[in-house]
Amino acid sequence: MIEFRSVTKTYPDGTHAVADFDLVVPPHRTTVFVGSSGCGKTTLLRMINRMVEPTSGTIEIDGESILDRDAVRLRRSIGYVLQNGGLLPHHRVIDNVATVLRLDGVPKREARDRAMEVLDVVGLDRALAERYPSQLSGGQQQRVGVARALAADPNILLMDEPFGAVDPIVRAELQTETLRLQQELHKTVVFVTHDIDEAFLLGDQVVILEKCAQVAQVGSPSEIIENPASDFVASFIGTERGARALRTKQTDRGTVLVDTAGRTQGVLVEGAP
Ligand SMILES: Nc1ncnc2c1ncn2[C@@H]1O[C@H](COP(=O)(O)OP(=O)(O)OP(=O)(O)O)[C@@H](O)[C@H]1O
Repeated sequence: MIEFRSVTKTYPDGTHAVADFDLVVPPHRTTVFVGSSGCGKTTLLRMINRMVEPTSGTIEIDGESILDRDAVRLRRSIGYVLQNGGLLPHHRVIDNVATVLRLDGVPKREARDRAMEVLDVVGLDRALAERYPSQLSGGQQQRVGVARALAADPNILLMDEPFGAVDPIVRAELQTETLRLQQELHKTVVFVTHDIDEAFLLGDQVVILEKCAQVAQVGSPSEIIENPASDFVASFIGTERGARALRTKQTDRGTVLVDTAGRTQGVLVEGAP
């Protein structure tokens, strides 16, 4: 469990990025921070692994303040996936993945063997292991980024807009892959996005943020869609625009669900579990 208590962050130039933020991030679940550009999502994420230090307040992991932990060790014990993969361009795929293990003192041979296994986990062909990042597609690079973050088998995985730079089809593939991985691995995932659909797809807990990381609403996707806490939330998630409004329509074959533009979105299955 990760717990933020009255956390604030003011950068040295006086920018208030986070004001008085409280949140419990439950273990083995995916929590998504979603909000507009500049609302403080990345700052929140980076405070968890001490890439950014809070100005005040505390962050605890399993009841222990992260300030009592060695910053470098803490950072290495937490997986971190960046938007552009953040891979080392002059290192082969396999060495990019094995780096964290080598830093942890795992012998080279063993680190490479384990890195190969992680490539399997994220669905990357082992044949790509000897390539350099520039010889991979954007989607493959992102998978290597995820593999690298998972290599040391961390309990916590931080993902900062990891699929922001890939095209919509690859993005959908990577989202599905993330759901599959999470069903298998049960990590505590904290995921940042500005895409509400991605947040609802991946999040067990979704945190909608306004400026200075003010929490507009926290809840499961269904709680938020069924009961938006404010006009801001309703507008952000699209209920106001009717983007999530569906109505039923009778056809010869049964009942279908139709969106506001009249497009059929699905078939209503009576009595399904
Ligand atoms: N190192 C820094 N120095 C000064 N201000 C910063 C620094 N990093 C971020 N900020 C500012 O803090 C605020 C929050 O930034 P942050 O990157 O956390 O937001 P974000 O929600 O992740 O944005 P985006 O979606 O655009 O990545 C913004 O106003 C930003 O300009």
